[in-house]
This record gives sequence, structure tokens and C-alpha cells, in this order.
Amino acid sequence: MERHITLGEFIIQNQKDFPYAKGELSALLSSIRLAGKMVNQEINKAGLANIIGAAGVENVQGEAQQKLDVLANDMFISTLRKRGEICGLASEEMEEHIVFNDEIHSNARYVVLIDPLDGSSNIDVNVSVGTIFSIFRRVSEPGTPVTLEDFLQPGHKQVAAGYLVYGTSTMLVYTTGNGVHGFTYDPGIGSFFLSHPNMRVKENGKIYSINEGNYVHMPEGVKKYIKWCQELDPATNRPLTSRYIGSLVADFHRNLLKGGIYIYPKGTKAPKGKLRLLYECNPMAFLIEQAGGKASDGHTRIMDILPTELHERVPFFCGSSEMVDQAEAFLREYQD
Ligand SMILES: O=P(O)(O)OC[C@H]1O[C@](O)(COP(=O)(O)O)[C@@H](O)[C@@H]1O
Ligand SMILES: [Mg+2]
Ligand SMILES: [Mg+2]
Repeated sequence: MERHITLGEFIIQNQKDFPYAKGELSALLSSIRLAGKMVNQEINKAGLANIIGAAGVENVQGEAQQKLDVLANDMFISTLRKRGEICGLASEEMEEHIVFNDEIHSNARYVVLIDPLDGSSNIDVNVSVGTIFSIFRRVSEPGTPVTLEDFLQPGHKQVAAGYLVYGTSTMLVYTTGNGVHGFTYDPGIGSFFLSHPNMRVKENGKIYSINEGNYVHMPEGVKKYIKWCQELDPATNRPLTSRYIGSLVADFHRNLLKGGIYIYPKGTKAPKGKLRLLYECNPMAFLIEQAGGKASDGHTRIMDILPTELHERVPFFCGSSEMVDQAEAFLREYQD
């Protein structure tokens, strides 16, 4: 029986897609795979290993950092620092970017942005969480220290992006601009195997995903779109089904597989929305577009937004293209 191809084999086989490839991006993806395995191992025994609960400090977002946020952040940084593929890293859990300026790193050509633990509010309650990553080629000269400009690039400049979802099974899903591919972790063998090649999202789906608890704070156009989703009209599959896990990675993954839309709008409580452009929205936008879907801030394509700050937030509309078009139409109608 033909066995599934491993992530490592797939990365090497697909290196040929990049005529200029020297293997650094492949090695970098392998480093992310390793760090993902290490975080996965900790998450699986979180309750036992006394790594649930708050770490007692706040991050740059003003959120109480969870112990696993800190642990995952440390594991990704130490793994990527041990290898020479990147010259800098930025993370949700750190105010400033890190410059890797020693000999093995200063000539590296890539920078990484990570959300080391996505869905932090779900860690303690055994609900799926994840890790999100975005990779750019530096704009500064190799051999010089990376600068903030190396991170503040528009999403369409990403060379790779992906996520790990630590759920009923652990998966790594990524793109390098040649489709979206999903790999399932086999803990018995300790390897990721190709289980979802060339993932495509439906043009139109039956699931809408939004925290309706924020309804009173939402723009009129979003309120009207939610009401539209809930109306009875079999001809347009309505009412749609509401699903909201509260972990972006898990809600995104479900919608990618089944079709649907995820929305985190701006609101009176969060004037620019909640999600961060650089290490949440950009990587998910790259993935959903590569899978045939769409991602915007309600008006502008996410990957065309020029970032100005490391931790800036944007409203996020992401998923099946016809559903995002529909939601955007409501925003235009109510001039939101
Ligand atoms: O609880 P809310 O306001 O609905 O927010 C949930 C959203 O916030 C997040 O938890 C933010 O990500 P972090 O957990 O990485 O901070 C998303 O994963 C999720 O979609
Ligand atoms: Mg997050
Ligand atoms: Mg996070």
C-alpha cells in the first residue's frame, strides 16, 4: 500500500517550484514543523504539566499572557534561533521585533512573524488552539541588521504562510503560493503526512462565524448581514448555520474545509477590530486566496493593506468568495 508522503518529502519535492531556491525556505519550513511538534507535545498534556492559566504578565496588546502563550513563543524563537534561516522575528507576544544579528543569521534572507498561540481564551477549556506564521524575504541588505521595514510589508509580498491547529488531530496547513496543502501529525511515527492536498474553499457556504455577543457594538451593515444570514429562504440556503469556536485558526480551518465566512468587524469596543494584520490576517488571507476564497477589511483586500505598525489591527472578513462579497455589499449599503 502506497504510504502518505511526509511534510519533509513534500517540501523538498516542491522546492523545484522556486528556480532561485537555495533550500533556505525549505529548511525554515522544517524548523517551523519542529517547533510545532514541540508545542503540540506541551499542549496535549497542558492540564498535567501545570502550564495552563495566566502567566501573570500582560503583553503589548494589553492582554493577560497565558503560560502557553509564553512557552510557545519561547519554543518558536529558540528553535528558529538555533538554525540560520532567518535574520529576524516578530511575535504577538513581544512589543518589538527581534534582530538575529550573529554570524549564522545576519546573511539570512527571511523574516518570520508569528502568533505563537492563537485562541488563548480556549487553552484552559480543552478547545482547539493554533499557531500562525507568515514569512517574508527581507528588504534590507543581507549582512545588515533587519529593520522594522522588513516586517511592515504588504501581505502580497509573503513568500509563505500557514498555521498549526492543535485539535482532535494536529495539522499543519501552509502555502508558498502554489496552492494550500494540509498535513496531519501521526504521533506514533512523529511525522506530518500529506492528508489534504490542494485544499479549495467552496465559493459559497452555509456557515457564518462571528462573536454575536458583540452585536450591540457592531456596524449597522454587519448587523444587517447577520440578520440576512438568519432569515428563512431555502433558495439561498438560509438560515445559515452559526458556528464560532473563538480560536481564529479553528474557525478558519472549519470554513476552509466546509465553506463559510469568518468575520471580526470593527465596533464601538474595538474601533479597528481585534485581529492583528501582520500575524493573523495576512497569513490567513494568503491561504484563503490560494484556496480560491477572499479576505478583506470589509472594503480593501487584506493583502493590499500597507502596514504601518507591528501590532496594528484590522476588521477581518474571510472565507468563501461569494459570502465575503455579500457581506461587503451590506457594508457599502450602510456606508460602514
Ligand atoms: O473572544 P473574542 O472577542 O470573540 O475573540 C476571539 C478571537 O480572538 C483570538 O483569540 C485572538 O487571538 P489570540 O488568542 O492569539 O490573542 C482569535 O483566535 C479569536 O478568533
Ligand atoms: Mg491570535
Ligand atoms: Mg496569540
